[in-house]
Amino acid sequence: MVTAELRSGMGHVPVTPIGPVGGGRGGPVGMPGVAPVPAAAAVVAAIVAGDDERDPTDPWDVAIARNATGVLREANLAGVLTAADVHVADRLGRLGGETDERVLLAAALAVRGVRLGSVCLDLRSPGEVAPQLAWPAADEWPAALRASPLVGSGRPLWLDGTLLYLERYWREEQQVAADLLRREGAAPPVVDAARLDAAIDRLFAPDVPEARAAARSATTRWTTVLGGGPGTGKTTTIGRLLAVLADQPGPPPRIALAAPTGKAATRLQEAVGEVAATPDIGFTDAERAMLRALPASTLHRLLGWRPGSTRFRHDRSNPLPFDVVVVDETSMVSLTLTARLVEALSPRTRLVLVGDPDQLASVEAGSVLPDLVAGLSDPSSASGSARPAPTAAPQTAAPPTAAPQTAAPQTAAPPTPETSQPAAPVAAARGVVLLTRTWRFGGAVAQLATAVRTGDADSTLAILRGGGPEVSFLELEDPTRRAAAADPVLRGDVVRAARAVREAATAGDVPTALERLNDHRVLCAHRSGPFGVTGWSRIIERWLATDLVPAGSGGARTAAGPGTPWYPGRPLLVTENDYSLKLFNGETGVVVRLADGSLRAVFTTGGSADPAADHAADHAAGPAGDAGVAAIGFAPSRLTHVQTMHALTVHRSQGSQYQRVALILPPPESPLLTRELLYTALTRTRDAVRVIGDEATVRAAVQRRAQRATGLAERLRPAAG
Ligand SMILES: Nc1ncnc2c1ncn2[C@@H]1O[C@H](COP(=O)(O)OP(=O)(O)OP(=O)(O)O)[C@@H](O)[C@H]1O
Repeated sequence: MVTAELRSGMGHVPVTPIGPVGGGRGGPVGMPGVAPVPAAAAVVAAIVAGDDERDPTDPWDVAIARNATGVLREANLAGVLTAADVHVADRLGRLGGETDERVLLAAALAVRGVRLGSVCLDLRSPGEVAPQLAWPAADEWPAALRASPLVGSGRPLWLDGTLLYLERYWREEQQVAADLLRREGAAPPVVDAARLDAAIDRLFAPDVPEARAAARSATTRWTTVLGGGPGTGKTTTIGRLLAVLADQPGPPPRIALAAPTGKAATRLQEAVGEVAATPDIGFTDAERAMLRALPASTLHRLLGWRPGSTRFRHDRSNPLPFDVVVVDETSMVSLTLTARLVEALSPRTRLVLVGDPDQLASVEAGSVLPDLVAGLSDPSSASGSARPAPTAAPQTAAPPTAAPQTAAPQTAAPPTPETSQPAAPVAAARGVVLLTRTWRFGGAVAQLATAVRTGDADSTLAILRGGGPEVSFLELEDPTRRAAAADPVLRGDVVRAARAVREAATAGDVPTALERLNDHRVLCAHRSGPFGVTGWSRIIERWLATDLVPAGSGGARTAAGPGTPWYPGRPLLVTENDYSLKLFNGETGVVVRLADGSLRAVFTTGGSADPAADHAADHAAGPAGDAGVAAIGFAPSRLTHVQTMHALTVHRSQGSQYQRVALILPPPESPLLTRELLYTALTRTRDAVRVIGDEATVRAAVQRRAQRATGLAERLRPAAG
């Protein structure tokens, strides 16, 4: 009963990690009195939090929990807890007969934690979010919780040492760890070792020991984690390791490629197709054909999403019919989706999880990829991991390397030698392999990303200020970044890219319109506010209305679009899942005019493991690329949850890459500003990035880690197994 209430309550709790931490809304708050919140500071904090309409001094403010008392009220007024957090705790207390304020506070903080991406609340460090509050003493809090009717088996809360979980998340974390440890403990796959060695030698040069280790691990283990930054060869390694696997005796393996978003799935399919076409890799013709033919789908499609259900068609009793499942962009996969994935694997299905552990974590709760890297890496192991890997989050930083083509190691380990000498054989202890060498980026962007990732603010600023075609820094002290609206470089980039999209869309050239959509992207940390997506969308609309007037368009307003919602070249963002159309939140597309004069909103599909599932769209657009990735088109009237996309949040840009990126940094006090956010934004670019901000913001971003409380890494450590 109580659990059901909790679940239904949780259903209304937003999970987008936006919200003040650190008591951002007001001055010091002490018990028992509450200091008044200075209005101006509160409004600035509210703007920073991404919601400029909210004023905590307003008696009707929905953010204020009217019925809250005591420490819950103080935490609410301090901006630590939302009204929803307090409401869930209050409800639980009533249903479970609990009145102890310490327990209710812990429950509300656990709800808050999930809202901000944590899986649990670490009772040892609650004061980090608001040191000014009088937190319960660390030694008495767990005891109070253990004695509570809300905590324990079959109850809404679960206490594990000093980690307090909402029961559902504890169950999921426990299940993921148990499934992975069970797979690790099972008899390994039967492998023809001689063929394995020969295939690795045929497909991998001797100077890529980590990639060779990944192929060996993917063949000889049930679970492999392949991590690395952009351009470190993850996709190339996927293509090669699949060929190594397929070279083993027996029938060809049934392979599934998947990613958390449609966009990422599309990119994966295209990239594997490109790997198949790379002439200097020693693939056989059959291997090239196999790789080219592999479809990629979203994880939801792979698992068999069912309308109105939180369960998938494939689960423990109906496992996925594949021999290998490869998941790309795993950093975006939440704990809940990981739980659904691993339970849907048969014990005889190999799993390869690929991604960049330094990127922003999933929007929903969990930090699964970094947790797997931390928990499954065993630096003390005799065989050693591919590189000594982090032992705890946050990961240990090392200074960036001076070698322009080489990313610094992600740990304090010595840099991988940048030579073509055969390196010492690398064994992937417990299946974790981290790729370190950067192949794609020439120089400044890779150096910048490395400096950020390793927490080196001085180097970050030096590279930003260094000039050159790849990296530029528009330094604006004004925290609203309004002066950027007069930046001719940014305006030129935006208008040029929009023009290319518009021309292709007007000519009915669907593949080109979709491709040009990725020429340039303005990225913001926040959704709303002057330095957020909404503010920048308005600025860009004005630019386009003035600068983008094709001959015979009938006027600037029509050409730019605000006057007519549907016009060729209008960039689109899907804002809610539409299951009937199989269009999902975050997917991007563009309006095109087809040869018959009709308008279509086109999107690249995330493919489907089940071709029959792709029934809803008119496949009006045909293939969009060499890899055969399809574009789907809809009559505009069928779309209900789309908006014009002139700018995107960094969170939404995950899994995508653009030729050029402009990043509008928020002020330094923004709670969204973290090293992971900056790193993720910078690594969205292929060619060049323009950063708009100031020194204080860059320093704040580089130094602040996005911390998520989870217990998964601990559960996977050898002692835990
Ligand atoms: N061992 C290698 N030798 C030479 N070139 C390589 C090697 N591995 C990768 N590359 C090249 O480096 C580039 C980036 O590789 P790849 O796309 O596989 O990286 P990635 O880690 O998947 O990048 P992203 O995460 O950005 O998609 C490609 O052009 C690829 O051909």
